[in-house]
Amino acid sequence: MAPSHAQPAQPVLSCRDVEKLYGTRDNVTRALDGVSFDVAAGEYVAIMGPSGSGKTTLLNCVSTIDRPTSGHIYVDGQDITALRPGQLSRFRRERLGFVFQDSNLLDTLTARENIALALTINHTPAKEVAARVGGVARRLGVADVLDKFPHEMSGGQKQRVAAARAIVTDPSLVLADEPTGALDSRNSRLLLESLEELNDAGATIIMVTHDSFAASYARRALFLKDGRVWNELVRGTKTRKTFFNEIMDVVSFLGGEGADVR
Ligand SMILES: Nc1ncnc2c1ncn2[C@@H]1O[C@H](COP(=O)(O)OP(=O)(O)OP(=O)(O)O)[C@@H](O)[C@H]1O
Repeated sequence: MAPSHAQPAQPVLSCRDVEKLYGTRDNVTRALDGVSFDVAAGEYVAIMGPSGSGKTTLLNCVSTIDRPTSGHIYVDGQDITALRPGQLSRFRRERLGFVFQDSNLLDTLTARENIALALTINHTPAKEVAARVGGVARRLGVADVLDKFPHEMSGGQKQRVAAARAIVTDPSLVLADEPTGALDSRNSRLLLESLEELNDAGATIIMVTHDSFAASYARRALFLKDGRVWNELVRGTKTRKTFFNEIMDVVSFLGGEGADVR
C-alpha cells in the first residue's frame, strides 16, 4: 500500500503558553497563565469561566486588540503576536469576524451598508458585494430589514445583522463576545440557532459566554479558571440538553468554590 502523506489539518487557531500580565512589578495580575489550546477549522468553541478568569483578556489577545506578555498565538499558521501595528487592522478585517454583546452597528448606515462595510473597504466589486450581502442576510433571516437603520430594528435583528456583518468576508475565525448578553430569551435562541447554522455551513466560531444555555450550542466548551484552561467538555454525539446539563455541573462546581458564575 502506498504510504499516506496526509498531514493533520493545520488548526485555524493555536494558542501556545499564552501569558498576560497586567500592572507593575509590585502589583501584578496574571490574567492569563500559560494558556494553550487549538481550534480546528469548522469547530464551534465556547469559552466559559468565572468572572476574572481571563476570558475577555484571551479574546482580546486572539483578536489582536491586546498583546500577550509571552507565548504565541497562530491564526492559519501565522504568528499574530508578531504582527506589526500597521498590519493589525488588515489582519482583523480580512481574517476575523466580530459579534459583540452590543451589536456595534454604525447608526448612520443601513443594515445593508453595515454588512457591506468591510467588503467596501477591501474594494470588492459592487456586484459581488450585493450578492454576498444578500446571501448572508437570507441565511440570518434579516433580508427584510436591509434598508433599515439600526434605530429602526429590534435588538434581535441588530444582533443578526451584526452576525451577517461578521461572516460576510468569509473570515477564518468568528469571535463572539457574550453575543446573547443583551437579548431576551426568544432572540437569544434565534441568534444561537443562526450561529449554529453558520457553524454547520463551515464557519469556525469562538464564543465567550457566561451563559450555559448559549454554551450548549457550541461543540466544545473550554473553562478558564485563574487564567488557565481548567477543564474542557466536548458535545460529541450528545444532545444539546445533555451537554447543557454537563456544562451546568462544571459551572456549579466552579461556583461552589465561591466564584461568581452567572
Ligand atoms: N487593564 C487591566 N489592568 C489590570 N488588570 C486587568 C486589566 N484587565 C483585566 N485585568 C484583570 O485580569 C483578570 C482577568 O480579567 P478578564 O476581564 O479577562 O476576566 P473575565 O473572565 O473576562 O471576567 P468577566 O467575566 O467578569 O468579564 C482579572 O483579575 C482582571 O481584574
